[in-house]
Amino acid sequence: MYLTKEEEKILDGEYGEVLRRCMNLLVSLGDIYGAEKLIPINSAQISGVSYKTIGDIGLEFLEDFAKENVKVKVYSTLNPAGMDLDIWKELGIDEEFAKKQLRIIEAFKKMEVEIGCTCTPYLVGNLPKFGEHISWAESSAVSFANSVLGAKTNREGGPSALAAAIIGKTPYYGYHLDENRKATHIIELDSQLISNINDVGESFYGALGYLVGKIVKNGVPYFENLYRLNPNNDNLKSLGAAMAASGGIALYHAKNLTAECRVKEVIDDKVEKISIGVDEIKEAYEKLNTTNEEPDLICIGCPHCSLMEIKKIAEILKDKKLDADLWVCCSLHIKSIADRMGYTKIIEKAGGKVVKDTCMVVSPIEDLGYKKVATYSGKAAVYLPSFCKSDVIFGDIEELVKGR
Ligand SMILES: C[C@@](O)(CCOP(=O)(O)O)CC(=O)O
Ligand code: SF4
Repeated sequence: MYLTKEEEKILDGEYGEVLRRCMNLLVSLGDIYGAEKLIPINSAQISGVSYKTIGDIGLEFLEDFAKENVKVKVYSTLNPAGMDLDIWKELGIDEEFAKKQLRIIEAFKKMEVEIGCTCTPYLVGNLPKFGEHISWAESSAVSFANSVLGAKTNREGGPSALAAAIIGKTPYYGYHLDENRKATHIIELDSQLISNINDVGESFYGALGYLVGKIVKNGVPYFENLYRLNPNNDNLKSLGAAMAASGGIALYHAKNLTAECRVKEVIDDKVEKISIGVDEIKEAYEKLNTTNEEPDLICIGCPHCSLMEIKKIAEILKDKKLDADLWVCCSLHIKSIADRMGYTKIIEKAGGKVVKDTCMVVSPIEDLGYKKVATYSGKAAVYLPSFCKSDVIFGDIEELVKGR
């Protein structure tokens, strides 16, 4: 891989051990994937924040970095942590866990990473432009940035996104190159599905994403007629998240909806066409539901909720009392507006909580006694059984939030 004189110096350790390690990681990745050089990035989104997922090894690694006074070079935001950083006690989080989680956050803060802790940074300030090179790790945010926004990122891991943030560069391979951004499969929803437009709720996009991720795996799907269902940005984030969870999809195109296919050809000839109908979707619901029992926790916000999603939940819950606990997960930024709009109060009156900085997957809900979790997120439905050892009830919000 070609390196500039300055990059060589960093790799030789002339600017210290932390920068050397970061450069070494980026160069190793570049060598593995055949990158010709490093390219500058405009932002980073760093995963591996929850103490539940990174443990003591991750904590020590981050503190080692932070104590060398190294700062990130580009605007960098953080993925959710293992708890709400303010109301963790109220959620029942163990003191020991909380202490270590707060040390992780402190280490990132010292490196000047924004400690907003959300998987939807694009809703709250980290909004890449079309064509911009970035280095993002959270798979649902990678999908949204690549697809809906037309930015360019590979699906990074926590360490490689942090290394890129510190160096301000990433190896030039994969989805940074236009030739790798063409569709590999065409997805067509059959006429019966399209005509059911009035029955399509939030969970439909999770189920569809789950299905397409299973079929397309690491490819790039092109949705031929999804636009006819008129999905909004929340639906697209849900779709992308589920495809990245059941498969490895980092980029999708959707006619009339996503950025790149509006301005250039994204389909080669001889691309395989897949038709999806009512039966396949029904089957996806069956697979994602692992129990017929009632939930002990309802969790909304995977990926983190937008204000409009919270508004809808508040409208449904007005003057109701919930039968199960409810977490509505979002960023600190969105929570502040939900508080001001009065949505948080309505949700709390019904017995729910608006929880920021974390989510049902990366917080230790299994230690809080929850065993059956209801969600309309296809991604959460895929991860809950493994990350949290919980059963899943998968459906639309109106069905999940029964209440009295
Ligand atoms: C499942 C996920 O959304 C959150 C957990 O990852 P982490 O703790 O941020 O590494 C990560 C991902 O999908 O990229
Ligand atoms: S809410 Fe979902 S997308 Fe966001 S961090 Fe948790 S698992 Fe990942």
